[in-house]
Amino acid sequence: MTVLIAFATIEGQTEKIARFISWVAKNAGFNAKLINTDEMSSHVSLDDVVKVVLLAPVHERRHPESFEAFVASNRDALMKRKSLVLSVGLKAAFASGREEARDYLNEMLMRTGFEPDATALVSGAVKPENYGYFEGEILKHVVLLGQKIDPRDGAQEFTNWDELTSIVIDFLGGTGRANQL
Ligand SMILES: Cc1cc2nc3c(=O)[nH]c(=O)nc-3n(C[C@H](O)[C@H](O)[C@H](O)COP(=O)(O)O)c2cc1C
Repeated sequence: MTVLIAFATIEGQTEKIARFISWVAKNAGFNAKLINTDEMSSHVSLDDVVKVVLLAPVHERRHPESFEAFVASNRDALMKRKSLVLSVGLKAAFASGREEARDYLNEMLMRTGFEPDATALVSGAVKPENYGYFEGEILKHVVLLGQKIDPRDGAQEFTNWDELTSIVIDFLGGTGRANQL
């Protein structure tokens, strides 16, 4: 049984999360097929795939174009499998930002027409070494507005690996805790 894990990433955190999910899936007895939507043609063979995990980061309120294009162009085949969509961002890391984080995810699902079986918000990371002046300002004054976190203080990871593990295990096992988070 194969799980497809399709991701996009800009600064690497979502790729790290995707690789972790692949490891969890393999430990749970699945084969894992990991693809980066930036590095593939639009159609992918899903012949041996029983479940799909789709994940992408939020940058300026949107998930990457390549990810949305992948989901939209493979929508019918993807929707024939059990699916989990994860949206990775920093608004998701704070109670005050989760409603907005949920909006990004819902808007992406509306644009792509994709209806997953489960969804979850996943906290991402601050990686100042990757930011130019513009990105640093957006992070500080928009994304992290109201939080006591300054990107100039260095890298910080907010991803909760234990919570992520239980979301993935529940999805692979079919108990569906993901939607409730
Ligand atoms: C320029 C920029 C804009 C961002 N915009 C948002 C945003 O609108 N909402 C949000 O929740 N997170 C935002 N983030 C945070 C990213 O989603 C977070 O850093 C995530 O871990 C990035 O994943 P990646 O490393 O896979 O690209 C932004 C980050 C940067 C650098």
